[in-house]
Amino acid sequence: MFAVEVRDHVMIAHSFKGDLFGPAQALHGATFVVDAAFIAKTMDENGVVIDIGRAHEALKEVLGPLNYKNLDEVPEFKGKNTTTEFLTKHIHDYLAAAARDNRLGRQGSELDSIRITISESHVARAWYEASVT
Ligand SMILES: Nc1nc2c(c(=O)[nH]1)N=C([C@H](O)[C@H](O)COP(=O)(O)OP(=O)(O)OP(=O)(O)O)CN2
Repeated sequence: MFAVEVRDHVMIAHSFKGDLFGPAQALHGATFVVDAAFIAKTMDENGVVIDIGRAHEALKEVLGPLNYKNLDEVPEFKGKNTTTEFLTKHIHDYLAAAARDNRLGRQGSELDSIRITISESHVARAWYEASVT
């Protein structure tokens, strides 16, 4: 498999419901480093998996509406714990839809999968990988 990975970051605040989360039940902030890997069995006729510029733009598009937000107040996330895992899937679903709509400079059907990795601190990260279709 070939892969191209682009990176951005997002600054958010949120709180969690559930005793599991201990002190993180209170409102707290985080800066998440987000890596989006576009994975394909083949390169295209230009010798690329995907155009890095378009991939980076798409990542910025999905992170933009979350930046500097309290995720507890984002209507789409109402009633959800916006954990690192949850956010990996949110970002994946947006980028997979963009790929299916051929907005990333390559037919979505030519990509195998997209993997989103979020590093939530220097000690922990989570990822979600799934096909584009
Ligand atoms: N599986 C997950 N576990 C936790 C997440 C998460 O997104 N996925 N998030 C948090 C908190 O948001 C925060 O990142 C860490 O909070 P904290 O209470 O400091 O977390 P720890 O469990 O790592 O550490 P302790 O200090 O030992 O409680 C928490 N968990």
